Amino acid sequence: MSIKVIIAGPRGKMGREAIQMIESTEHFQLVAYLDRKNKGRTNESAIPVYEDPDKCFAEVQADVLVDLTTPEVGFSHTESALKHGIRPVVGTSGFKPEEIDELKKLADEKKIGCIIAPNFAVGAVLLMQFAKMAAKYFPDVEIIEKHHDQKLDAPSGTAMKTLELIKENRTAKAQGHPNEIETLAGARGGESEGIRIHSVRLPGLVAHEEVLFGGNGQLLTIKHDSMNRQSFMEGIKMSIDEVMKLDHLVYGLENLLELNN
Ligand SMILES: NC(=O)C1=CN([C@@H]2O[C@H](COP(=O)(O)OP(=O)(O)OC[C@H]3O[C@@H](n4cnc5c(N)ncnc54)[C@H](OP(=O)(O)O)[C@@H]3O)[C@@H](O)[C@H]2O)C=CC1
Ligand SMILES: O=C(O)C1=N[C@H](C(=O)O)C[C@H](O)C1
Repeated sequence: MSIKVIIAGPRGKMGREAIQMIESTEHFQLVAYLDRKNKGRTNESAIPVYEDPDKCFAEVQADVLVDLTTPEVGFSHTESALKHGIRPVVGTSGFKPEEIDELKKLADEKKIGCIIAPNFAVGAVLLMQFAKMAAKYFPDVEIIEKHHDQKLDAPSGTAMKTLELIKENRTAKAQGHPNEIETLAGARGGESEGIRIHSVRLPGLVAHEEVLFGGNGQLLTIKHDSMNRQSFMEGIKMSIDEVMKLDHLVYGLENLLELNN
C-alpha cells in the first residue's frame, strides 16, 4: 500500500527537492500540492493544486502532509491537517514553543502522528546530540549558524533546538565578562540563559552550524555543513514512514533514531 502525500510549498527550494524524492520512492504517492499561487498558474502535472488548506484536506484522500513553507502558514497548515486526520511531517522552521505545545495537544487528542523536525539531515541531528553531551562538561558555549540569504527566520530552527538540548545538560551560568559592553548593537548575538547565538546570512551558503565550547586552555568545536538540499531528503523519507506508526507528536528527528549505541 502506498503512502499518499500532499506537499505544501512545492515551488520552494525544499519543496522541489521533496517532490523528486517522493516521485522516486516506490511506496509514496503524490496526491496534491498546497500552494499560494494557484490562480493563473499552469499546472502541467496531473497533481491537483489547492490554495485553501481546509478544502485540500477535506477533498483529497491523503495520509501525510509534508510542510515546507513559512513560519506564518506552516502552523495553520499543520493544525488543519491534524484536524482532518492527516499526519503532518513539518520541516518549516520558526514555530514558537507555545505553537509546538498546541500542536502536541491536538495530535494527542486526535491520537495521530505528527513529526516536526528542525533539521532532517542526520549529521545535523548528531551534531545536536554531541553538543548536548559536551554541555555537561563545557558550560561555556556559543552557537554560530550560517544560512543562505533567502532564509526568513533567525536564529535557525536547528540553532534553537541545539540551544534547548544544551540547556538540558548545562549547569546555568553567566558567560563572558560581567561588564561587557556592546559598542555596536547586536555584536554579541542573541542570548538565552547566557548562551549566545550568532546568525550569518550570505549568498553561497546552504545550511551550516558550529557549536563552540570553551574550557580551561581548550576549545571544542562541533560542526555540520549541508552542502545541498538532498542532505535533508533521507530524513523526510524516514519521517513519512515513521509518522504513519505514531499516535502523538514528535519534535526532533533524534527521537526516531537509535542513538544509544
Ligand atoms: N527541517 C529541515 O531540515 C529544513 C527546513 N527548512 C525550512 O523549510 C522551509 C522552506 O524552506 P525553503 O524551501 O528553503 O524556502 P522557500 O522560500 O524556497 O520555499 C517556501 C515556499 O513556500 C511557499 N509558500 C508561502 N506561503 C505559502 C502558502 N500560504 N501556501 C503554500 N505555499 C506557500 C513559498 O511561495 P512563494 O514562492 O510564493 O513565496 C515558497 O515557494 C523554511 O521554513 C526552512 O527554514 C529548510 C531546509 C531544511
Ligand atoms: O532555511 C533553511 O535552509 C534551513 N532551515 C532549517 C533551520 O532553520 O534550521 C534547517 C536547515 O538549517 C536549513
